Amino acid sequence: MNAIPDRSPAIVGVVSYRQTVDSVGYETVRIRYLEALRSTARVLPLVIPGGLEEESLQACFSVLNGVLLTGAESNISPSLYGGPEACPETLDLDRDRTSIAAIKIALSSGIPLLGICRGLQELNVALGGTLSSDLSEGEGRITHVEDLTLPRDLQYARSHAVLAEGHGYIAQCIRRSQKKPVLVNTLHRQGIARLADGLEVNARCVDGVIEAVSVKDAATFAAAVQWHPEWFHAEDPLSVEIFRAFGEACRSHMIATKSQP
Ligand SMILES: N[C@@H](CCC(=O)NCCCC(=O)O)C(=O)O
Repeated sequence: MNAIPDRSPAIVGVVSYRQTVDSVGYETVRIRYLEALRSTARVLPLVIPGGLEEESLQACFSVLNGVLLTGAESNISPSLYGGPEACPETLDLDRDRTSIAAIKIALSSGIPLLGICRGLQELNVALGGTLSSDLSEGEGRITHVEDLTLPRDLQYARSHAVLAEGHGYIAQCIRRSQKKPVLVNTLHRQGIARLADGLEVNARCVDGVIEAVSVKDAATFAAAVQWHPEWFHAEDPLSVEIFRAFGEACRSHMIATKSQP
């Protein structure tokens, strides 16, 4: 048996996304996600660049105890779920490829997974679900997109209620946070249209939009939210619950795998 140093942190892979600034390409992760992992989940983030080939991604997974799929402004390619064609500038095919492969590896090997915003949409698509390319087209919908004319902290301000549903990981976090109503922020145009068979709803917006899901019968924490808990990861009770529960699952995975003969 290998000895585990007491203080060795669980390692969480964070899939980055493509950005072009002044004609130069970058693979980006917003610092807020990394801070939420380090200080609230108490794990060590390791950035995984989009576009990795399968073999390299598998090599990353040999050291990972969890995966975080962040939000990103780009949209998932509709070709992955049979949606209408989209303008190529709105897509990030490398991120799609890496995230979807990472989800499949994580779920098949019992590695904890947390998806946020685009990450929730990726989880649904990876398991065979579909997306609405513009939620505002649905009847009775409230606004889910951010107002880009506002300062950034107001764009991320809490704006609508969510209602817990079922018994999945995020539904449990919502009930433990004991806040009523539970208000979340909202910065997305797209969302789940047809839920993948392998997922269950954990929370909905008052207008019916699916706001949180978890993987049915998963061996460990495998869940996603459409809102942005990383923005208030240190002080909002629900955000703290989500990142702590994810961090605990990653540490349990590390202990279980390191103590294997
Ligand atoms: N393009 C998709 C996904 C939106 C999303 O993930 N936004 C996050 C913005 C950046 C961040 O805070 O991480 C949609 O419009 O639904």
